[in-house]
Amino acid sequence: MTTEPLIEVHDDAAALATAVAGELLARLADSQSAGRVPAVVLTGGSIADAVHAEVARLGTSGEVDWTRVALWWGDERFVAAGSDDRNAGQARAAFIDALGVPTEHVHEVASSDDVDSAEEAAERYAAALAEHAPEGFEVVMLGVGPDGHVASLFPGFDQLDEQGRAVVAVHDSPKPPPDRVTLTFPALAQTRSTWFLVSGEAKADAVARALSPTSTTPAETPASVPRGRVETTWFLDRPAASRL
Ligand SMILES: O=C(O)[C@H](O)[C@@H](O)[C@H](O)[C@H](O)COP(=O)(O)O
Repeated sequence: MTTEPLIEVHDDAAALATAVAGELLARLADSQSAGRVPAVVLTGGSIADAVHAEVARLGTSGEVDWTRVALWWGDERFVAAGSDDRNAGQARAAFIDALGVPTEHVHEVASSDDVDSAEEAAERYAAALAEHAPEGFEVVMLGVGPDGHVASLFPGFDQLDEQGRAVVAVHDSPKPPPDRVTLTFPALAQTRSTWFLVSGEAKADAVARALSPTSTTPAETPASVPRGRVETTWFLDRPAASRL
């Protein structure tokens, strides 16, 4: 089942972040009530930062049992473990450590301190996914670049065509840093919900293209591809929605 995308427009990035954090907490609580340990795929970037700060602020209410949540990343920058560029470091500092998600449920991509290449990090991550998330995810969150990229799936790159592997390496990324590890489209599709988080006028064209898939191609606008099995929602602020 691939449902049509829903669109939720908020006044600004702050309102968007509060709304997404609130919906995430409600979803995690519902999933736990149904007996699941929800697996969430986090994204990197500035809007993710704002969402994480709101998760930290709202997440102490007791609604969610943080010992029964699993965290993954849609992509990671292949850099040293302590680098400020790490998406995992960003999320740890923002909310993971404060809310007490157990280390064994925080599935970070290996850093350049752990393995020799982004390829090796990708293989390890694929093995971890197969072992710990065989049923897929509750929610996949994705930021979108002005060029229409999601995770580290960039326009025109070969990784867009990957059908077999769940995780691959990326080199020469147009967004720095150049070496990255990303989930592929088939892996991103293993989710109940896909939530796009997009803020700012610079993304307005990419959003308009992605939401009009007959006028673009996956190679031009990777963000036009991901869909949740049950739900796909675009959380936008007004500037990002301005060309819809
Ligand atoms: O690691 C990364 O760089 C990302 O995961 C990337 O896909 C990001 O989510 C978008 O580029 C949006 O980032 P902004 O919100 O900063 O524009």
